[in-house]
Amino acid sequence: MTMSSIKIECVLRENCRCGESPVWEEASKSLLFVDIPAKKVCRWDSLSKQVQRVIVDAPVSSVALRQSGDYVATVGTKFCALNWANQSTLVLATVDKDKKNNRFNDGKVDPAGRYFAGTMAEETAPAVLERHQGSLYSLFPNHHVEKYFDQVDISNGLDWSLDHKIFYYIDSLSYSVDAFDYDLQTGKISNRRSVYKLEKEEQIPDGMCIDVAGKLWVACYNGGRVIRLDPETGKRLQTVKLPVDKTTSCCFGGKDYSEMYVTSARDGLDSEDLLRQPEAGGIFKITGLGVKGIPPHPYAG
Ligand SMILES: O=C(O)[C@H](O)[C@@H](O)[C@H](O)[C@H](O)CO
Ligand SMILES: [Zn+2]
Repeated sequence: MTMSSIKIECVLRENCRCGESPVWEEASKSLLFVDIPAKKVCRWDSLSKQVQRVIVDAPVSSVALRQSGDYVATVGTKFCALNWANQSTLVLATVDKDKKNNRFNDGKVDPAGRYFAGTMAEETAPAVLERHQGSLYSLFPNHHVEKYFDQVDISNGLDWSLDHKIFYYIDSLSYSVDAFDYDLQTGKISNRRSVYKLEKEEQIPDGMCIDVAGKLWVACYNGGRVIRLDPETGKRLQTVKLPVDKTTSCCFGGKDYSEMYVTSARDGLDSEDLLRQPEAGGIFKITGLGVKGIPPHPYAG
């Protein structure tokens, strides 16, 4: 038996309406994340505990590091460069031009520096939206946009296997974690299959990340938990419950990527729910998991 002393702490009560896209930036020992409907990108300094916030002009659904410094983000239906010091964005590419009610949702950079992100119809309430309106895209380092497939409901969590040969992907309303064969050289995906179907109490699969053992961590929206999955056996290995129901995404960070950070949401909770979970919309840190993560890949363009 290994010693396990899991500790969960709300490190920042940000009251996010929909916190998402946690990303550890080692250079600044900070956690970046977004609050989608608040149109806000935040950077929480883990040493000073101070937060900096940049407001953009449309819902911002993901943020990522950039090789040349600064960040990239998905804003509305645009892939943008984000200049932190100037608090300004520059459009790199636009998608879904024929779908005025769409916006980007979750995004992450692949091991070759391509920025993957999918879209969805804007929600009228959490998980209430016109279905099959989304698509999955990636922004190549030369700013070319590749479209992979359409008919997506809520494009969400994504990550790559440690050998870069598999792309993992979640369309939330399929209640499934899927895998594709991945060609890192070309950025092409093929052979979609399901590696895990969520159980009823696990609710809606949302953001996801991989650990150094190649296992997947999935934040369960409305499930108040993150679950650890073995994509090879299709089995759930672990459940870690959090003190808020709307857990939205997770990433590893901190010393040697040994801590897990989890974002959460307040939207969709009524006043009674909020009394029972006052930290809803906060950022949580989980320590003592006994497994580490891997550094995020920066966008190469
Ligand atoms: O953050 C996201 O991925 C979506 O934008 C959110 O709105 C919720 O997670 C979704 O409603 C859950 O299904
Ligand atoms: Zn999400």
